[in-house]
Amino acid sequence: MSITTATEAKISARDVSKVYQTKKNSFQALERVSFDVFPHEFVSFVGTSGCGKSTLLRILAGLEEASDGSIQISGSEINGPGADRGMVFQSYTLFPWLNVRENIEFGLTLQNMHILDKRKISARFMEMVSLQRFANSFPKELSGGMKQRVAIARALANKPEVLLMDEPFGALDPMTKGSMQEMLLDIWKKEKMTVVFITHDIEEAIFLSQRVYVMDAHPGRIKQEVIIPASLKDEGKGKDSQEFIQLKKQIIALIGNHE
Ligand SMILES: Nc1ncnc2c1ncn2[C@@H]1O[C@H](COP(=O)(O)OP(=O)(O)OP(=O)(O)O)[C@@H](O)[C@H]1O
Repeated sequence: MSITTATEAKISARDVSKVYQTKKNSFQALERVSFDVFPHEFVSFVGTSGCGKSTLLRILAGLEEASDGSIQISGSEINGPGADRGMVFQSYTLFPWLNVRENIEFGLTLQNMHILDKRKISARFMEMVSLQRFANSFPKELSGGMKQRVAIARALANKPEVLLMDEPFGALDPMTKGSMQEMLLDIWKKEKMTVVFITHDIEEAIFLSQRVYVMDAHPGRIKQEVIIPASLKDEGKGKDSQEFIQLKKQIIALIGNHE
């Protein structure tokens, strides 16, 4: 590992392995996974079910410990969850007893932030995810897409340097999913956070990311890094462009036609 790379990268993973111990067996979920994510990058991990994507993200979040290897964020070894990382999961994890504004302000309330400052931040993020009119609504009154918009706003309100997203749009219908992807890209361009995104939707990974890591299963490891050319994001070039379709085919072939 070059020292220069480790200090420049926002996230630097080296030879990360994870073995789950069950009563009778041990199961190797990740084997010597190494990668870097640079500041303000949008990087996705794709692969078949069970290749260890969620395990990797949970390790990055500090919710799970690696069995071996090292993961540094901004040059410091991960030691549990931290305010430098925000998370958005597939399942809606809003607090049902709090309204939209209170959900978004949750982390700020824990920091004892002054109410006027909290209101300013929540107003900004509610606007960013177009939920101003729903400030006083409760999660049960919202659609799936709206709940995920609250979850994204809540994660961003804490100003994390790294946003970790585990299939955040996996449960949404295709139309909602498409508009959420556009919204996330707009936010990413404005906020410039580093994003690590897990999905098994290859189209989604290509559309959103600058780089895609294709994973292999049993044990989970990185098979190949695919760089998404910036030209693919040019105005007017969508998911139907030849370039996009070619890349999609390339990634499907790498995964091994399991998708
Ligand atoms: N707590 C655990 N104990 C034992 N095995 C586990 C545990 N968590 C995950 N695994 C196993 O580790 C492997 C990787 O799981 P993981 O959830 O990370 O995969 P994934 O790529 O995110 O899958 P999916 O796309 O289906 O969510 C799977 O085979 C799973 O059964």
